[in-house]
Amino acid sequence: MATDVGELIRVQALTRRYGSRTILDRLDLEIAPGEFVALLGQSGSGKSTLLRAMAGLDGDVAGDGSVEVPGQVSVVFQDARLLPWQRVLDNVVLGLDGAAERGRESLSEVGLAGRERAWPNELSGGEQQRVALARSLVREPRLLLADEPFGALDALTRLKMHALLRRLVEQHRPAVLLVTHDVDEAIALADRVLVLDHGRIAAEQRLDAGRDTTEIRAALLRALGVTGE
Ligand SMILES: Nc1ncnc2c1ncn2[C@@H]1O[C@H](COP(=O)(O)OP(=O)(O)OP(=O)(O)O)[C@@H](O)[C@H]1O
Repeated sequence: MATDVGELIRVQALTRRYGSRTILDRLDLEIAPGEFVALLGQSGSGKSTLLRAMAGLDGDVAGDGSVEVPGQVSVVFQDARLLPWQRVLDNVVLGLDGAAERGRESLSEVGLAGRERAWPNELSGGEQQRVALARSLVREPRLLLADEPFGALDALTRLKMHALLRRLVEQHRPAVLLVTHDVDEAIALADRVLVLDHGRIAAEQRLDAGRDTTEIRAALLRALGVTGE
């Protein structure tokens, strides 16, 4: 696929420190338009730190480097973070003027047509995550950042959400950076899987058609320090 270099999402020499600890160490990362990238890494390796930096949500954390995203960025977290005093539709279109119709369409896309006037606490955890996805996608982001978005869901709901996310991404074509602990989730969803270690991208696997996912899985587990087979 020919890529217009001007449209790349580009992270360059990104460094983030907490006190004397360097969490991200001159990290470089490029994501092509519409590319789905999954990010693995041991607990504490800095995945959320990277995601927050890319979302512009890292406040006054020390560091330098640059993040370029040509366009809108949306973020989904492990918890849906809906406003409990706003109905579902109002949560989706919050801050967008005259977007009620688009909000309804988005809710329908995530399977929640008819629930527009429900309150968040009337929805299950999985349904609340669907609302969070609708809220993100109604803004037509160039980049969707997702930090363990299915981490709190049961296994069956998780699989359903994988199918939904795949469909939504095909329709809306945002680039995606998905942080996950789950190697199989990464392999199931991504075009490319990265492993973060010692503040850098330590390994990379492309899920090209025809590649044996058993080998990819083994390589990713090795990069994560999981051995013993
Ligand atoms: N506000 C903060 N102040 C000090 N240290 C922090 C802060 N936020 C994160 N850290 C530290 O930075 C390191 C990276 O944290 P981060 O949350 O990015 O890791 P992670 O890879 O997302 O971990 P997990 O998979 O467990 O969610 C951790 O050691 C964490 O303790």
